[in-house]
Amino acid sequence: MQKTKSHRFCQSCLKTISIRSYGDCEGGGDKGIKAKLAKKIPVEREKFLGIKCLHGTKTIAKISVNSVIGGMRGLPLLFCETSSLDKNKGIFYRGMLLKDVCAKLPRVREGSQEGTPEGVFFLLTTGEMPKKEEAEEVTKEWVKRGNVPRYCLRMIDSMDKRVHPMAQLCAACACLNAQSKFVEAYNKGAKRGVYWESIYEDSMNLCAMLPAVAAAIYNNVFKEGEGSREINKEQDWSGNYCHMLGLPDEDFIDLIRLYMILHADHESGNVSAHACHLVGSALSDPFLSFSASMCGLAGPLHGLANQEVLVWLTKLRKAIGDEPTDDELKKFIDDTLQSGQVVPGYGHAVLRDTDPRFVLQNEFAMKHCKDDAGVKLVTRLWKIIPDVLKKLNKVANPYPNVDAHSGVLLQHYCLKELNYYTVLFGVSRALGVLSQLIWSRALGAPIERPKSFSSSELCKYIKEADKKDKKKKC
Ligand SMILES: CC(=O)SCCNC(=O)CCNC(=O)[C@H](O)C(C)(C)COP(=O)(O)OP(=O)(O)OC[C@H]1O[C@@H](n2cnc3c(N)ncnc32)[C@H](O)[C@@H]1OP(=O)(O)O
Ligand SMILES: O=C([O-])CC(=O)C(=O)O
Repeated sequence: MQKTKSHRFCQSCLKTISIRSYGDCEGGGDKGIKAKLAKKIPVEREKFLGIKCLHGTKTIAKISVNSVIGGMRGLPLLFCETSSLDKNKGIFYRGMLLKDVCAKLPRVREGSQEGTPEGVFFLLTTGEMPKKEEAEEVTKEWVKRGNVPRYCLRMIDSMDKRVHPMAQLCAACACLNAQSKFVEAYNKGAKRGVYWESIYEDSMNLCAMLPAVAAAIYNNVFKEGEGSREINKEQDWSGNYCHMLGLPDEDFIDLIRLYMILHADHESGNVSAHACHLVGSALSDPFLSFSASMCGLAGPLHGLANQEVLVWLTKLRKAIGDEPTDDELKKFIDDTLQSGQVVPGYGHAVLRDTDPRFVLQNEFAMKHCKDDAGVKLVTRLWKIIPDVLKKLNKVANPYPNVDAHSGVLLQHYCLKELNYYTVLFGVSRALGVLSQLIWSRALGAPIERPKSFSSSELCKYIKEADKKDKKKKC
């Protein structure tokens, strides 16, 4: 492989490309994804190395002082194969608008109006929309791999109920690393070129086990430890999760399918995805990397905002009732802002319009429960809050994000416990961040380690820049 049509590689890249990358893709019943990955990875790896080798020193953006002290917002710094966010159109999974993903995913379950999250995992990892049998194959594989080891369940059972469900999820996922195939392979001296294979195995196992882990947390904290932990092979991933939560209503299962599809991936710069990538870049296994991701998702400016929205709506309804006037709503919003709080569920670091994930949830609500008081309120607020936020003259995006809607739908179907909501988000987010992790190892992404500096060092950079500007003007 001395050269391709467009690339001529240096010796070091050639050596990396030539490392064996086809794994043992037979057996295990999951030929679909793994075999596809084994074919795609060498091609993508060659492309990736070609970019690095031939264009690595080219500049694509300038770094401003604001970027350094402002959370790097807007800086094109990260790589992400699985999805890409357009500030107006929202998220694209593998180049496909989310709305189209929802429409095109195969309907696997009889009577279901939604595709399956298993299908989304296939799409995100392989880059191809699955055929019905391919999506079904992932479901079967996850049913097979879904039983949680006893030691992990014992640890969950030992948790004090006061430990937030998200903290429990982080702990449970971290302790699953005793199962890691990647750790085993690494300790046996596996070569970098094959890391992705065991990362893939761990990711499949973790996805498969998450419903039982998440349901055990729910049942322990809210249902005195009742509820099943058995995976039923007649159910899909979402069906099993809902049955274990004790909420087997078919419409609710469809809502959860949709929820899991919508929350799965949002490119790689958001806190949960970036945390997973960062920790994974040190070659921590997928269980630890995902646990770190969940620690990030648990923050109120990120995933926990869906809990915050419900807290806020509950206060609102208590203060001004279920059918307040527009003026009462505006005053309540103003009071929130006056007290120094943000309006949860509104605004976004990248999006500049209503989040399509909000719209898709609202469409589900209009089909299934348009008369629900919470749904009506959220739909009305969508028309009122943006104008109030615009008046602040500082909010970059005054429109609702994904978190503004999910809670009222969950309430409608009797999943009432607000501080559990981010766990649902986390189960879904696994699909995206673990797909990303497989690709990070497949492409040999290096350890992440940006340079940092103190404020006095930053001032030196600023002086240098000022000097250069003066010279230019002269
Ligand atoms: C799945 C997700 O993670 S989606 C996001 C979930 N989070 C929320 O819904 C929490 C509410 N929203 C927010 O706090 C913010 O909009 C964020 C964190 C999502 C984005 O933050 P940023 O990129 O800094 O937003 P932006 O550039 O618009 O911030 C500018 C100012 O507007 C304020 N602002 C932004 N959104 C809001 C809001 N919803 N309510 C009130 N003020 C807001 C910011 O606090 C900031 O104020 P400051 O200059 O006094 O510090
Ligand atoms: O993209 C972001 O920063 C936050 C978000 O909406 C997500 O992670 O789903």
